[in-house]
Amino acid sequence: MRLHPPGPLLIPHESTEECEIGGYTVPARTRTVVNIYAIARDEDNWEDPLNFDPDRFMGSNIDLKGRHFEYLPFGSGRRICPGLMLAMATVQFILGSVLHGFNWRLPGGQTIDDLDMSESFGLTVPKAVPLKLVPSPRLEPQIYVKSLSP
Ligand code: HEM
Repeated sequence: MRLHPPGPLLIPHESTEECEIGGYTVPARTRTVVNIYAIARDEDNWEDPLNFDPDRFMGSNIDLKGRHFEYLPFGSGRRICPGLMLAMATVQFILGSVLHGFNWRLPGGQTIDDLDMSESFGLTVPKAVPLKLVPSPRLEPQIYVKSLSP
């Protein structure tokens, strides 16, 4: 959500009154587009910003609920994404399920250094090169059959 936010830009907003941001005067009724992708990769905000290191959040009070402006994958304020809780529950549930059910490896002897993490830009930022993985079951076979039967 920090390095690869699904939406790189927030929905355009309009300032209700004149204000100053980072030394710039923003007049009233100005359309603003917040580039959360750039903010989350700015080394003024993050140490070693391009390094994927989930541990950086351990012991930190930074969360994605719109209170910390260096990390806004769901926006902030009155127009913050109303699907935040559903989205996070769904992502964590799906990720937890596939990790619990399967071991995953890269095909053809690839290593993690061979992964191309570049993105194709647009309204959302999908991976430019689709991720290909080989799953293998890590649970007893009957567990998969049981969870599929009605
Ligand atoms: C990982 C998944 C999601 C991400 C990263 C995400 C991100 C965002 C962002 C960045 C905004 C714009 C906030 C702003 O401009 O300040 C937004 C708005 C919105 N999102 Fe999401 N969203 C996700 C999932 C969902 C889901 C699951 C729903 C509904 C079930 C949803 C419904 C909405 C709606 C209705 C708005 C417009 C809110 C408004 O303008 O008042 N989103 N979302």
